[in-house]
Amino acid sequence: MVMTELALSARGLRKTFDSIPALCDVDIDIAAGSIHALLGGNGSGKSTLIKILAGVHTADAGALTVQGMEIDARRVNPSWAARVGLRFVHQDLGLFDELSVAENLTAAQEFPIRHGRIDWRALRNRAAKLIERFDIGVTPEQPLVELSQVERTLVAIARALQDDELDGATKSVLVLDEPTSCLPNDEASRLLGRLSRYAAAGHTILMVSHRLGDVVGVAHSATVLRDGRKAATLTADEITEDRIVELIAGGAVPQRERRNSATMLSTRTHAPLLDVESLPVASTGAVTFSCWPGETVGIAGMVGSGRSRLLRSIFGAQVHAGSVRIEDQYLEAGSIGSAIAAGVAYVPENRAADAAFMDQSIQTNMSIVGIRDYWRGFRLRLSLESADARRDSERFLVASNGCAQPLSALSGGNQQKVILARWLRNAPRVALLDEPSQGVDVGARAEIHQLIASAVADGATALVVSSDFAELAELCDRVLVLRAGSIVAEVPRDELSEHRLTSLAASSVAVASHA
Ligand SMILES: Nc1ncnc2c1ncn2[C@@H]1O[C@H](COP(=O)(O)OP(=O)(O)OP(=O)(O)O)[C@@H](O)[C@H]1O
Repeated sequence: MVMTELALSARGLRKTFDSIPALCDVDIDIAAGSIHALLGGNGSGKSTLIKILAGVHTADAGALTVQGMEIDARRVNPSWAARVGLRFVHQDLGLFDELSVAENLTAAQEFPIRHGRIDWRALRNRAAKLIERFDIGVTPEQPLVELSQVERTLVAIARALQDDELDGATKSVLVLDEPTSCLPNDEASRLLGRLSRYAAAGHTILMVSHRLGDVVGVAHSATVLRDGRKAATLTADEITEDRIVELIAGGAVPQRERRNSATMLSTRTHAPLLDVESLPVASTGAVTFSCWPGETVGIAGMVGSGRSRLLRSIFGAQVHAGSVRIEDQYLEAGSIGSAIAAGVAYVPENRAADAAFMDQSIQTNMSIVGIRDYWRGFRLRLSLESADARRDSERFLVASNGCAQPLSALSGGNQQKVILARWLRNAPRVALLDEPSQGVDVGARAEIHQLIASAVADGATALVVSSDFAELAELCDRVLVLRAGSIVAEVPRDELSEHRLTSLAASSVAVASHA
């Protein structure tokens, strides 16, 4: 029998928070030079496991061996993790937009000094070597803002692995938290191709992902967690989407019935619900379009196309020229109050930073926008507020130990669901949704799609930004393609496909202007 060398092996990892188990006796083995996927529904324990490896959370029990170095899991700390070659790249990448690629690569290190000054030539040479080794396809001088999302991720990976790569002796165990979550599928494939090459060169990769399609065909093995326990370990041939969904969700995920074009066109017998005119969303260009009640309109664009700024501007979170009208009422530019009063709801992309009150309870986070509804005279009707929070926790599949729990005690995906519930529970007229299913598990994604569909069936308009173009093709009645601040195409439902949206959003060739 061939013995595979293990880069990482954990036994009996256990962690409880306030006597509630988050990880129960989890074992995991990862072969050196392989890609291992860590999968599971929201709240299943993935981040807890990774934070134990990083020494951010202290385990209650367990043993860990990384590259032959053994330790009691309760004693792992960040410097031990760094010493044994554990390297972490988080979802927010931690890069500096205003600095060059070379400066970003050096940010965590000491800058080379010559004659008392920064040795820029040495800095550039080192960066050029890393760019070549990691095949990033940029120049050391390029400012980070010019890079695509994949290139940024590769810079973050190269920064994390640079010492091991350049000294050639050590190989790392790279831990990636949802590396493809903001990427359109073709860019995700490009990144995954690179990861396979890094693994073939000897690095070991542990990757958390909710995008199951990304894992299939790339991961050599996978661990699926459910409710803090290991549900299964899968090897290459066993890693199929159906099998993973079965393990995570305990069965098939319901598909939304697609409406046909005839139904969608009938919505246009009404006046438009949302009219956007000459709204600037990037340094060049401006957008003009209308949305009708009862339709879901997608916005497909690459990072930097203006897709998120478009939603922020409509909501009044960004001052703008141009006009936004809901039926016959013009919204005040830069006034969130005016948008909320007109029935606009906004779920931002960066929900943890822009929308979550981490120290407040689930209940407060849900009711904060409509808190006036719970006052009768001078009394806050707490029992009604908590009954509604319980109902919506169930509807939105929030896994928690009661609605009084602070948001900070929930897993990332469950925090997302609370913010979505805050806005979708109040029957908005216009729902602006930036990456609505980012970070949520496969079951919740289907549920969120259903909730959007039912708000739209009640006469709302949903405007959805997603970097997952397959999601747009599945969810939307039509999609506006945004490039460099201008709408360059409008794709009707019958012509929607991930491939078509990708080629339109990425193309540098002029395409017909939308009507
Ligand atoms: N700081 C904390 N305090 C209390 N409970 C916590 C804390 N962090 C996590 N938990 C709980 O531990 C469990 C596992 O959470 P974890 O964040 O590991 O899940 P996850 O699999 O990473 O989920 P997601 O896919 O949503 O990111 C959840 O029940 C969560 O509520």
